[in-house]
Amino acid sequence: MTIVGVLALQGSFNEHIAALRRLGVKGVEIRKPEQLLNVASLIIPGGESTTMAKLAELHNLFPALREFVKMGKPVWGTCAGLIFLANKATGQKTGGQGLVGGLDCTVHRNFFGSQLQSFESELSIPELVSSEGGPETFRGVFIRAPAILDVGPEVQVLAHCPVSSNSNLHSSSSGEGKKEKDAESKVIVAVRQGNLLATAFHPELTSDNRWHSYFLKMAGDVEESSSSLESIGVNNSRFERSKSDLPIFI
Ligand SMILES: NC(=O)CC[C@H](N)C(=O)O
Repeated sequence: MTIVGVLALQGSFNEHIAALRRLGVKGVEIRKPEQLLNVASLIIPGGESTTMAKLAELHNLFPALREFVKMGKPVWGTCAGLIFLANKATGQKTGGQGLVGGLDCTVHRNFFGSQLQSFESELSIPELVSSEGGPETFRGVFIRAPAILDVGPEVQVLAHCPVSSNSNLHSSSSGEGKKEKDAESKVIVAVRQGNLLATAFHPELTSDNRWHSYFLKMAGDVEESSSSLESIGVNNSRFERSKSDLPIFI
């Protein structure tokens, strides 16, 4: 049985493990450096990246995580996990925070505002659309989410999210960044660089398994033939939730 490591310091690791289980894959909780030796791929969940970084330091996990990434092992970061993987983060708390790095991009923490500005959006993600049909979009759940401000040449952009140009987003960034954002009226919210995958939103909080399947396929854990929509458990069920149902990661 395929085993995927899920960093389990804080945040939505249980939800990732449940999503993997739905695909017949075992997710194991990773809390210590030596546990990384037992897994071939890793998910870094959403949560609160400053807290997660403090816990990672406490458990002396950073060197092992950086080594894992350097070895080219598949790693997927969601939300706070994306921040962990980025080479550069802005909007950090005073004193900054430890990053694993490896993903050639600049990420802006809390780009969309506070917990109250959390939202859901139908995202167009061509990589997830199957030739066999199925949903054209993916429902992105953004909770105090970051956005990716720029990417290096090796980085493939998988999804953008529209932003309204008159909104108060990105308030802590430089005026220049804001101008750029206004001009584009969309920001990058999902990327891939080789074996690194990052999403600013939370696929593990939906019943749509396509991102998990995509990661497993990328990690070579799922045969191409078993990735048809039926076998990967894609369903069209949409979920509705109120903002008060959203997990609080701050
Ligand atoms: N949903 C999330 O993972 C939120 C990330 C959080 N805003 C942070 O900066 O760490």
